[in-house]
Amino acid sequence: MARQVQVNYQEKPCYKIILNHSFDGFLDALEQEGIARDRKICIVTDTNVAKLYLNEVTEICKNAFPVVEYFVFDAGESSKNMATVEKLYEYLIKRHFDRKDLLLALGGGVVGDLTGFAAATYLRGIDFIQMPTTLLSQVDSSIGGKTGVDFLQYKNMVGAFYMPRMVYINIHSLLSLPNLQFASGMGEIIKHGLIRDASYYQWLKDHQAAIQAHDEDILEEMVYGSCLIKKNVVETDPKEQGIRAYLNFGHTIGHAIEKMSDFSLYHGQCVAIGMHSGAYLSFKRGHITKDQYEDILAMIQGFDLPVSVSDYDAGEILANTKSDKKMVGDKIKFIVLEKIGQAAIDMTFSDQELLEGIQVLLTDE
Ligand SMILES: NC(=O)c1ccc[n+]([C@@H]2O[C@H](COP(=O)([O-])OP(=O)(O)OC[C@H]3O[C@@H](n4cnc5c(N)ncnc54)[C@H](O)[C@@H]3O)[C@@H](O)[C@H]2O)c1
Ligand SMILES: O=C(O)C(=O)C[C@@H](O)[C@H](O)[C@H](O)COP(=O)(O)O
Ligand SMILES: [Zn+2]
Repeated sequence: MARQVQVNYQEKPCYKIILNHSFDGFLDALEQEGIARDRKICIVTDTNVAKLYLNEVTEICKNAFPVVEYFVFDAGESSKNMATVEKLYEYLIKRHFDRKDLLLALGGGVVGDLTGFAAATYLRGIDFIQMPTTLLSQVDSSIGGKTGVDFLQYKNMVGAFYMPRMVYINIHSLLSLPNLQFASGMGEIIKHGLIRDASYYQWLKDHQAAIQAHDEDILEEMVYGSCLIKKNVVETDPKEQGIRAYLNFGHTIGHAIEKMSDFSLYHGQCVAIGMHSGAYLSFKRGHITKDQYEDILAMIQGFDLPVSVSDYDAGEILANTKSDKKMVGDKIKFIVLEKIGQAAIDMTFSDQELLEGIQVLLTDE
């Protein structure tokens, strides 16, 4: 096995992130972690991932578990809702899954968030394992136990903090990702550098060509680096009472745009657009220089991510931002950069300032 990262929860060892280059080491990883196999397992995945990896993972599981079931739902953010969760509950009930059985989330952040939420709530909680297959899910969504679904078009409105038993990463699965999905993951990765680790941010810059050529060793190095940053943040503040909110850099406005695009823009793309506003407002507040602001824009664009939107109204973006769940009274909990590698929470932005931060995103095309 290539690398492992221990993640603590409330100061106690909780689960490991195991990095590998195939699905083959999964059974050894179960053994190593003492995860019982004398129980039913249900692989939860989406239609795209099912075509690519469901057979292989099912065959591996059949070598260990007495019963292997699978539940497949339509790929995409529009499935991340209670209707899909209800279908999964029904599927599990019909197959007599009980509290000692296990769910395996095989897929991207949508599969992981939804399966984790179902695991947290089915029979008041059953075990689940994250097997993330997108770049975004390997570095961000599978770690830290934020599970949930969208509700009435509000992002992640219903959910639970619920920890997986293990995160098993197959770096090789990144090679089948469409380019735009790879870029989407880079949005969260650039975020990790910006909010927490300037040297990691610099490393990304220095290795851009190898990352974009999908060199597997470099991808492993990058995923490992991002996992360490996310682990550090969620261990320090597991339930977002303080610094975990830094992980929301770019998300305050990003979530509004994601919703307004009717999910035609991917999560990481919207985070990239939101980070543009965040970087601009950090510059306007005098935290970072104009050169640094422009450097961040170039970095985002260099990894094939957007920094602007067309056909949107600034007032509407602000209204949607303010209807997100991260409001404290009438103030937005906005994340700024104090410098590259250090974020801060700022609740002093006026609507006028926020509108200025949104205006820089709008193009006429
Ligand atoms: N819980 C958290 O902490 C957290 C963090 C970040 C994002 N999120 C959530 O994660 C979601 C986004 O996750 P995502 O970007 O992984 O999206 P996703 O799960 O929709 O996956 C993106 C697309 O890639 C396909 N896919 C997955 N793996 C593939 C592979 N190896 N090869 C080819 N295609 C593959 C999927 O079928 C899907 O079409 C959003 O809902 C976001 O809100 C949650
Ligand atoms: O783990 C976290 O905490 C994050 O905020 C990570 C984000 O990248 C992620 O998009 C998360 O789902 C956002 O959560 P939300 O509670 O702000 O909706
Ligand atoms: Zn995110």
